[in-house]
Amino acid sequence: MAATSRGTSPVPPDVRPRLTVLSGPSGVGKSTVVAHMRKVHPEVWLSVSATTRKPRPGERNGVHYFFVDDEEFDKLIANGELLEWAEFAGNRYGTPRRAVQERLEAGEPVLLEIDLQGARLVRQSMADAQLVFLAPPSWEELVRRLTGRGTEAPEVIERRLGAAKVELAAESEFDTTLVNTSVEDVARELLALMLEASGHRAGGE
Ligand SMILES: Nc1ncnc2c1ncn2[C@@H]1O[C@H](COP(=O)(O)OP(=O)(O)OP(=O)(O)O)[C@@H](O)[C@H]1O
Ligand SMILES: Nc1nc2c(ncn2[C@@H]2O[C@H](COP(=O)(O)O)[C@@H](O)[C@H]2O)c(=O)[nH]1
Repeated sequence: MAATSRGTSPVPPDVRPRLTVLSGPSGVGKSTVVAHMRKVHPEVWLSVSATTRKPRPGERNGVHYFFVDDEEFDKLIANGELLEWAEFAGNRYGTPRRAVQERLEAGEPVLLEIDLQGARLVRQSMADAQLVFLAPPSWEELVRRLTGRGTEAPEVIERRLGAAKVELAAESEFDTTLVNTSVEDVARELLALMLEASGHRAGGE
């Protein structure tokens, strides 16, 4: 699997980078926050997951996800190619191991945007990972965002909201919570956390 973005790390090579996990309920705005952060700081590397989910309109293979079928996903698991994987709302998602290892070995910070189950697995295998929870301003706003996105059928939305209740109840397992009221503010705070975890102060935008 090819890495899809390269760039200059904001962290000097003498500093040991840490892996940061961003989790939170479906529809809270994880992808929106990460996209904004990478627009401002294109050098921040985000792992591209493999998934058995079908692409949404506008999603591109190798950019948003590696879209694979069940058989290919089984092979990724069997060959030990996934750092972690989980089933979420009827589909499977996993983090390709090699690209993450290469980035960490190259001295670059790594960002994973994954679900609660994946965050727990990462914590088990990488004790120094930094876990960041993205919370909605309210339950009503979460429902509004997930529904308003218009990408899922009503029964899938119900399934994701069911998972959201479990994810919200697990907030205390995370090192830090950011409330997604403003995409710009949260993106800035997330970058600062990533840099602080690597022993550096964040610069301005
Ligand atoms: N701070 C915000 N204020 C208002 N709307 C927002 C905010 N952040 C994100 N949104 C909107 O909420 C919707 C869901 O956002 P997004 O797809 O980024 O969520 P997600 O957490 O990545 O979801 P999933 O886990 O299902 O992939 C989008 O329509 C997005 O534009
Ligand atoms: N455990 C993992 N979860 C992942 C991974 N990639 C994405 N996700 C999470 O899945 C849900 C649903 O995503 P969607 O794109 O279908 O809306 C969301 O919470 C993602 O963060 C992964 O590699 N591992």
